[in-house]
Amino acid sequence: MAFFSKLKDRLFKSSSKLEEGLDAIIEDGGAEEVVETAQAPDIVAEESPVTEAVEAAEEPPAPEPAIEEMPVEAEPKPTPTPVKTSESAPIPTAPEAKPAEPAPKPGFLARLTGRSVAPTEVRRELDDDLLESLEELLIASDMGVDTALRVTANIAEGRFGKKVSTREIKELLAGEVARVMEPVARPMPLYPSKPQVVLVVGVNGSGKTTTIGKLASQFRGAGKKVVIAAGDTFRAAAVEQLQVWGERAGVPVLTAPEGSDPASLAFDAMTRAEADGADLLMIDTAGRLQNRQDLMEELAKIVRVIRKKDPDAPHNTLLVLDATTGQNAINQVQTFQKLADVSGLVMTKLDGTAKGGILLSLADKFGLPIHAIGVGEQIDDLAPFDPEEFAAALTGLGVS
Ligand SMILES: Nc1nc2c(ncn2[C@@H]2O[C@H](COP(=O)(O)OP(=O)(O)OP(=O)(O)O)[C@@H](O)[C@H]2O)c(=O)[nH]1
Repeated sequence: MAFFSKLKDRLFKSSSKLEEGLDAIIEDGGAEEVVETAQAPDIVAEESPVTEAVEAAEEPPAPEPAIEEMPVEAEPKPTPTPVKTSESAPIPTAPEAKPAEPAPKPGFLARLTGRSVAPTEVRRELDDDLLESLEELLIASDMGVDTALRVTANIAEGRFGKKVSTREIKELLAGEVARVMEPVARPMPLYPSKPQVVLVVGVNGSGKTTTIGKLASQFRGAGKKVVIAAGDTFRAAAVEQLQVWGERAGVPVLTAPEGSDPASLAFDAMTRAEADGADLLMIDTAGRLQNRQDLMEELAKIVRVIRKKDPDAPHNTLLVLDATTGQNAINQVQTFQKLADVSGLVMTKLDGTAKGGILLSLADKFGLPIHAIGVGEQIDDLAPFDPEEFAAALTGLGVS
């Protein structure tokens, strides 16, 4: 199944509150009108002032010059279930053509008389009430107050008092979403350093282990020699889980006795990865709540020890965020950034939320690259982040 279909299927498995909300906003207070031919293209094509607002937002940190980028799956990957294999397809780098929105239903008169008359659609004046409802809807989708206000203001700019249809408001919103997300949609950079050390951090259950397995599989598929270090030395179950993922990905997993110092495992793993000529060393870490000071300090120690071996390491520090945690993700980024110099994000569980607005909030606030998104629990359920696909899926455009 092509990735866009998968994303829209899964992102909206729990039904899009945003899409439904947009429909309701226009229907509430709108009136059915005849669709003009060559109807209102100006409202979509018009240059939006959001560019300025977005450009004025915090610039994402410039990456070191990368020689390569994270591979996009080029060939089918081993998957735990045969069902998935038949479904998996190379991840498209560009969104596929989106199915056209169904034509508006015939109006009351046409239905009554059975005669074909001009198609109609519900349109509503873009006024203060509409904008207020839109703001509330965006905030409820976890977009955050500041981002919601800015996006709404940009949509209103130059259009106040004009009439808009549901489709137009969705297209305008999708345009704003894509514009905010465009600068952060960047694959994980690959560097010439051998081994390139990728430290993976995040709170408990955010999806670190699963993401490491998926990434290792993709990198291996792209011809990289990958080694994984099981840095969660506190839980035997965590090590076992990582070993299962290592087997699925066909990648060795280095472990240390339960209860041993994770910083020392990281150091040993670097020595071993170097000796083995590995391209990438991915270090899993124990899930830690950002309010547990001791665990957070331990993470800082892992980074210090890694740097003794290679002052440029870790070359990537990936913060794995669970998209279903909502606004708490903001707090997680702030805390992990202080301790571990986060270089990029992976957003997991986008298949399990109807509140994808948190990604906008994060992009707007931090400008950190989103390297990949998780849309399921299987090994091929990780994809590059595509802002236009995401915008279309979030707003319900092209979703039948
Ligand atoms: N639906 C869905 N589930 C996911 C995704 N990524 C991870 N999961 C699930 O989330 C749960 C936690 O994932 P883990 O990879 O164990 O998370 P972790 O961060 O390593 O957890 P700790 O070791 O407890 O810190 C597992 O049940 C995964 O299958 C995703 O993209 N979509």
